[in-house]
Amino acid sequence: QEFHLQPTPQEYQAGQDSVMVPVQYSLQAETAFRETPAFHLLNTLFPKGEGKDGFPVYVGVKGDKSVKKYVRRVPKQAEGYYLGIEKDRIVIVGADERGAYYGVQTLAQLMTLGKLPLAEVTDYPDVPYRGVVEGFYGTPWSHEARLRQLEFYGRNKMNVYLYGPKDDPYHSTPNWRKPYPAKEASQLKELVDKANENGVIFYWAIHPGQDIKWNEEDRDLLLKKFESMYQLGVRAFAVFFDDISGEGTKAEKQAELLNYLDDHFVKVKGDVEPLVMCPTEYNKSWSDVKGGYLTTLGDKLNKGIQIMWTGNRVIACIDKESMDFINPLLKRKAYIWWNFPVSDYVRDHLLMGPVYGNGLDIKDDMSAFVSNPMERAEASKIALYSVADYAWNLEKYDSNASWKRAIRDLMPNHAAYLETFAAHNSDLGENGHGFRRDESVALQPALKSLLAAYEKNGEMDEAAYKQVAEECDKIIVAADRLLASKESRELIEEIKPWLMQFKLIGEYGREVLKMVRLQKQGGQEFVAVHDHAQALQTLMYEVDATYNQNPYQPGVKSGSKYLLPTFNSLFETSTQRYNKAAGTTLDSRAVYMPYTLSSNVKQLALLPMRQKGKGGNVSPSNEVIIWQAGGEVAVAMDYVRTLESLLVDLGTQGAEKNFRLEISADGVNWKTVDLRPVPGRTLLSAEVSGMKVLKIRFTNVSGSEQKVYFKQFRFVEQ
Ligand SMILES: CCCC(=O)N[C@H]1/C(=N/OC(=O)Nc2ccccc2)O[C@H](CO)[C@@H](O)[C@@H]1O
Repeated sequence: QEFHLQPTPQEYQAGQDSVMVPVQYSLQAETAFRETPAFHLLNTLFPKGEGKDGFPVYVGVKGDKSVKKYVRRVPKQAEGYYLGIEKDRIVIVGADERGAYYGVQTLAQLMTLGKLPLAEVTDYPDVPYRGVVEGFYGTPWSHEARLRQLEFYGRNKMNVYLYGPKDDPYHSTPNWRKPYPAKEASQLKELVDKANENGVIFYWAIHPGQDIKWNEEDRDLLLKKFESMYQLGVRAFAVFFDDISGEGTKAEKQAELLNYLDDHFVKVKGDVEPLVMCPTEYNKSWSDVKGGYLTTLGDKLNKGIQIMWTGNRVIACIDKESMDFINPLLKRKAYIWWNFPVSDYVRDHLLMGPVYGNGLDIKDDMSAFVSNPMERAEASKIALYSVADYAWNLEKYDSNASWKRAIRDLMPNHAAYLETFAAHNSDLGENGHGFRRDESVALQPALKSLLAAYEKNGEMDEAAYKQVAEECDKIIVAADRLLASKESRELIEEIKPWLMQFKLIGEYGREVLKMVRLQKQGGQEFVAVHDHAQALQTLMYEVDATYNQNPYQPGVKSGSKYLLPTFNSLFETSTQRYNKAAGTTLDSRAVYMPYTLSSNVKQLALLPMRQKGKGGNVSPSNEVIIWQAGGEVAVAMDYVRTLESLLVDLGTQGAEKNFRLEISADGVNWKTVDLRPVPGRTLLSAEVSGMKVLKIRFTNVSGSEQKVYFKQFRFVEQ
């Protein structure tokens, strides 16, 4: 595929000619240049390093004598550079030091071509600050993952990394006042050094708002913490006031604190970047303009202080209208915190799709565009690559082309397989923020027409059938090749459960397509294929119930927007039609459900049984249940399982006197389990940990009708 510089440069002119890639270079630069990250990178590019007979490389920044001749070619924008490759020399001139570093990064990419095109690159970033805020809930990135991220940012010309993991106790309440322990401190120092080597500004963020007192003591403690971070080499600071309540949310107080830090720390030090702050009202849907929070910040915060903004909602794409709303209120260009590909609110999904939906006409409206990524660092790189591409050159940004390049950059030797995987693992599923992404884009038309033709009038859209069948084969191969890959093991380990699920979906799809074919022919073989498809449903359920069992959105979802739902519909319809024709009673439930509810209490009999994580719950009812004497509700397992816990809530005190809970490991012998009321609540907890269970039974043994609520009936397996 044709060569493309990353991020897409503002101007790139290359002739037909080229020169051999020099094996040695001779440096023409001011001596001070040798202390810069640009030099250290340059020095790694030539196999034989530096030598007086090497290929001349003129490099420096505007004002350096060594590059005086080229100064007119250098863009005026900060971090801009001119890179010229001529027959007998290479010239790199930065508008500033980071610009020179970026010129060397571009040279590094050109040198991978095998020969150097005679070219001129005149380049600069559209958005001043571009990068990543590690600001998600969940497991913070590991030290090694962060080191790899910083190298990635350097290569992609991202100049900002904000350290702000919500679950780091020294970043947030309760220990924001305390200095880091020795180990963490030395790791942070290593990160700062790594960031500097890669031209990345390392911001250390503090999240004090939940318990900060607006007094001198806390203000000085915060200053002291900043000082201790400064001693570790941190030269850029942020204060986050998001997701808090109470005293800490006051705009005047927040502004006063930030201005104090600006005047007594940033301005005093002289070598610290402008402060960044995250407001409590950080998106339009949560803001109350008349309340004056935002205008207070806009009016009172020292001009140089940056103010973060996520757009119209917590999770939202950024467009011109969003910027026209916020900038006048803040009286400065908002510092965009883009909540993608963060997935801490949809933890069972991976967001591997293209970065799209942000305006291409807002390059002059933002002071920054930083991405809040997934807790899976390597998997986030697909989106981060394109965020870098977008923020550097908005007008030339092409989301799909960038997505393909991002995948090739991440796994050069398995790009086709990773692209197959990423294409079907991009949507978030239903979520509280209502933010959705496209998925299975290339296959959608075939999935839709195959389903429509078959469901409506039992027709077979042969072309669609063929395309879907081929995709199933590609899915199975892609999953195997990625699972077995020697390349990018850190990435594979992060996404392994999803790769396992993805393969099962490919196999399931293959069997379901056979079922559709056989149902139309009416062959007996339908039964065997149906049973194989059901076995795969069971395996998919097991993966979903075994891996990634976090307390929020447990499990492993893949192809959840179109691929799996289509296969499930085809499974159900073909089975129902086969049963009708053959008079059989094959189970046509597609979504594997290991638990079956039954009850002789009318209002409970039809309540849906949900599998959630490694357990099940009966969907609550919010009406009053008339529970006849002796009435019971039962749950049957598909096979003997081991219980961890069981909770029942009938919304009435003393229910444990009128109802009896029993467990059976064989469906014949029953054992009563005592129900313990949770103090102060109507919730009843059963001591079932470690008990083998095939069936659960819950009966009204009071001898009379009971009126109760059915608020919760949930059990968790070990
Ligand atoms: C300037 C953005 C601040 C932000 O996005 N904060 C968190 C954030 N906050 O969003 C919320 O919806 N927070 C919230 C909602 C209800 C009650 C309390 C907090 O969303 C992200 C995605 O889940 C998290 O990763 C962030 O840490």
